[in-house]
Amino acid sequence: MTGTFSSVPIVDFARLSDPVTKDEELAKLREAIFLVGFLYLTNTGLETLIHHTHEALPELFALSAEAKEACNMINSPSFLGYTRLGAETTAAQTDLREQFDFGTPGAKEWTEQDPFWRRLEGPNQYPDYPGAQQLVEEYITTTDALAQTFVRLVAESLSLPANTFDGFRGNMSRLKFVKYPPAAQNSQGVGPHKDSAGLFTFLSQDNTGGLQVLNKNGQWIDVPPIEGSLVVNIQQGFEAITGGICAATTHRVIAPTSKTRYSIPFFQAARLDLTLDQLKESAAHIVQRVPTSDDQKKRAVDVPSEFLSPLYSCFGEAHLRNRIISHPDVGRRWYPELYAKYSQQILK
Ligand SMILES: O=C(O)CCC(=O)C(=O)O
Ligand SMILES: [Fe+2]
Repeated sequence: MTGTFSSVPIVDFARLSDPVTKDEELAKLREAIFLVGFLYLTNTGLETLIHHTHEALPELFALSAEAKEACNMINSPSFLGYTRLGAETTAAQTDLREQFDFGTPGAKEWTEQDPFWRRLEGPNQYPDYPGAQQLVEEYITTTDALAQTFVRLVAESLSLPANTFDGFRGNMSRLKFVKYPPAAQNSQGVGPHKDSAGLFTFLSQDNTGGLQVLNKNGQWIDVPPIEGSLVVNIQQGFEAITGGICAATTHRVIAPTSKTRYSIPFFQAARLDLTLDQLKESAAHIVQRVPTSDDQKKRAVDVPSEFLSPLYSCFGEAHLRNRIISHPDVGRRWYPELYAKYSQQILK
């Protein structure tokens, strides 16, 4: 194993599911998890659903401004709904994209008796587009099932029992439909970031390109589209749960210049109520049981992550802070005191 990577590896889900090829493919998965934090997952069986969903996106985004504004995220304390171009911030710069955010349906209604961060889970706002709700629900259900199987395979690839991470799963995963319009060369589609609260992200990109990941030498590596694949990456939630031995990787999207780019990221949820103490205890346990090189163990000691910051009481609060900073208009409307507090804090 070398120190860093110059391309994103491909892992074949069908081979992971076949007893004859499973061990060979698990070894590839393990290397991708440790070395890159990103991989292409091919042959997932979701190709048709992904294709149909991409087909719907141009029309969905072509709805009138009024129709889109009717489900604006500003209406939602759960940060669900439509975000127009220029209303989102990453790495202190405005992103050039518009998007719809959805969550796993069925969230329990928040009341004053619940912890404040529980309000992150709430009802969807669907655009007035035929079949939108059905499409979103099918996409979320299907991808959630794949994600669950995938996390078990990751555990096995780390020589852990398959159910090791089952107890860390959260209630509401998030799905986004994203549109990046053409822009001047080298514009920020979305700025450098790590995905936040969840376990893994499963991203379907169209054939435009523009996604890049940062390697340990500080080079941006292209993640060119592979038809039908999902680009899977580690989120900061999973990084924290594994004590940093499975690290989240920084990535960004360079805005397209001559055509519109569409993408569909799905963020698998982690438990919001996990406290820092519980997290440290379980992470220490996991780190101890995963056979890794000394170098990887060293990384495990010191993880710079919002989700390991003593500033936040639990995962839920760290995630809420992340949403408030990314969507400041929504944050100011629903959480004015928290907005004032979090926007002052500098994360180390
Ligand atoms: O659109 C993409 O390809 C990636 C988007 C992304 O990284 C994100 O929304 O977290
Ligand atoms: Fe991301």
